[in-house]
Amino acid sequence: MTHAATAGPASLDRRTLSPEGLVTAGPQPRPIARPEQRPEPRGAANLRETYVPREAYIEAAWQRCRDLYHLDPDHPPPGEHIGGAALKLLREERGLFERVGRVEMHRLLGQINHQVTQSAAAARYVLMLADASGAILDAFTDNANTDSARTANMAPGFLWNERHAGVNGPGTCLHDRRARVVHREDHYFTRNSRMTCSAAPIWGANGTLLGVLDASSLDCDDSRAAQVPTIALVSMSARIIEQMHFTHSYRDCLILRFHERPELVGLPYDSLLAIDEHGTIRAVDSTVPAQLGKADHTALLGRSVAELFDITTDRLFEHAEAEPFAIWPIAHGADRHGFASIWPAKQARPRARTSLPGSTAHSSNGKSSVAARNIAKPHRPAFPSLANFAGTDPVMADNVWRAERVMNRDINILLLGETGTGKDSFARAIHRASERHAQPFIAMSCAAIPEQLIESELFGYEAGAFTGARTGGMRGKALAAHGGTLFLDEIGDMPLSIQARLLRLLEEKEIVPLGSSTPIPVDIRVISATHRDLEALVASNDFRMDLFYRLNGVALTMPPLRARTDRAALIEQICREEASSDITIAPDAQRDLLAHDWPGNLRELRNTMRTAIAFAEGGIIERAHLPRLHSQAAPPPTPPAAIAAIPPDERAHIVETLEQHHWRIAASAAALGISRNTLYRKMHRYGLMADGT
Ligand SMILES: Nc1ncnc2c1ncn2[C@@H]1O[C@H](COP(=O)(O)OP(=O)(O)OP(=O)(O)O)[C@@H](O)[C@H]1O
Repeated sequence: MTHAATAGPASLDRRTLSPEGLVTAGPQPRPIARPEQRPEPRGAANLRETYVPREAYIEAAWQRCRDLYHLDPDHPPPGEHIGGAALKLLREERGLFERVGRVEMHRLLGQINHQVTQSAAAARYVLMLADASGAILDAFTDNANTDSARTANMAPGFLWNERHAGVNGPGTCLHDRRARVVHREDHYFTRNSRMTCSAAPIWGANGTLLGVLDASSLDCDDSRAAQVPTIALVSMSARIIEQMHFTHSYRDCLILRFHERPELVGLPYDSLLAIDEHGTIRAVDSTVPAQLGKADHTALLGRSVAELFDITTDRLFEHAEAEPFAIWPIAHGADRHGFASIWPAKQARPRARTSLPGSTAHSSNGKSSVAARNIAKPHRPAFPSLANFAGTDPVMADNVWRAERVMNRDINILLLGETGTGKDSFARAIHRASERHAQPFIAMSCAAIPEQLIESELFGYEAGAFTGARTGGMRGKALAAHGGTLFLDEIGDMPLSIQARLLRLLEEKEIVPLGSSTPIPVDIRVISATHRDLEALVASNDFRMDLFYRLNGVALTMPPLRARTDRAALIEQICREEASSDITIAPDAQRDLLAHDWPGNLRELRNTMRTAIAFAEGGIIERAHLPRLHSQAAPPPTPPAAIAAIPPDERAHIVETLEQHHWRIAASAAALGISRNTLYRKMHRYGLMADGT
């Protein structure tokens, strides 16, 4: 691995940026020269090699549309739709691709919208995921833009290849197999000449082109150069989809990840190989051939990993068993040094829930779970599986997979997600599944406790430490969690004044109770959770960056209920849990349940089902038993990382509810339809805490 052969976050060397077009390496042969043959500074060769003048690829695309497809710029044919049945089939076939793509698209739309609101000429973007033929599998935009997107044929089933849609982002990107910006008049059809598209190809394992990810604005006044941040975001998301698709597809193999720089192993910049139980390479991702100086994947498949790297197969398996995820040096050939880590094969799971349909691993590599069991057989304790908790949603399955791999290591877990997405429940499930399950799980909500008390609650105090302290002192939560897990909920509300002490606890594994000078060693795992945007809090100096990095050993984002693909199964499960006898959901009620936005997520779903079951007669939940779902338009989703705007009369409403329930927090929160933590937060905000904080 030579220097220029690898990528870093700043330069994204594999995807060289220019307003004229961003070029991804893909599986095209880009042999790596040895240093002595390549004297140019890092990046120079890449730039020369990949710089394509705008006119060249747009001109070439125009020529194809004119001479090959005989299209007339002013008389576009009607949009070509593949038909509902064909779309259904296509989505089933491309199941995994579409599901991982959808997850990433939700994230990307948020990012792009955020970026756009900062720009002078705010434009609405539509995100499209298409397969390799240009058929749209998914299209997302904000509600206000849905109709215009639909009118422009930016909807599932429409074909956006050049043959049907002329020169355009997804079509030209698929033809060129490179990331492309197609800006305004670059488009072939006159009707698209105010549109701008930024599209990046998505590569599957072993040189397969899975499809394309595109962000388009229908009405763009910005310059072509202004599209650079958008194409960078799209390309990064395309790479994230590639990696998710690869690790899901080869879940039964070991995944070897490598990069020249240790800090980039495990991030979207590294390269991935899938290795079976014999140490044979079964699959490589699009970046690997270039990294290893090969023309393409065929020179690598079926070879032993020991032939390519300075590591024996036995040693590799030792790494997988003894220190998965650890990063260690590795060399390929005499002068290519880098770093690698092994992600173990996923366990064969007892239920179909985590075997994602559409995964190519089981059908294409012909190996699957036998190999996985052999690889993954080492000493795992028979603790309850987290998978029981996860459901079949791919993001949740991925969260479980990651959590399982770090829960017994000295790595802190940070759970992110909107209110009610199950962060608290997931933290408890991780503890129950971990080696610490017989030790205490101690939870503390940083939002629920007045600032002055957090310190003593967490660290405890000596007898007589301050006025009002209990005689005999108090053991803090950190010490109470000794040997087990400390769950810090609403960590974003942790006062700055206490963050340094918490950092010390995490770094030195000891606490000094208030009023004492003697440190006490503690052995705890910390899981923290927040619905807030911690990075934004760091940026505004409300949260210490060093603490953020300490807590964020691995961050798992709990998907909102509206984005979960297993909503129907969750509805059934919660219904079963809440009902004392058999219960059925009528089809129109089921439709309402599936269509609802669920701003309160799982909590709201559980409350809704509980109420509906109470109303349901004859064991059938009818539409009329779900009045809140269809009598009012679904409220807009809560922004994931911020507290939603608070209506001006909310304080009065909260006070009134608290009064009605004699200031009992649980009852008031239930009446308001929010969590206790959320209620505490709001009480803080409105100055309603008992001590006036
Ligand atoms: N996997 C699950 N299946 C079914 N119900 C769940 C699941 N996870 C959580 N819930 C339910 O959802 C509700 C909210 O869960 P939880 O308190 O864990 O969410 P949270 O994200 O911590 O919320 P907050 O941020 O408001 O504190 C709980 O009543 C719990 O029963």
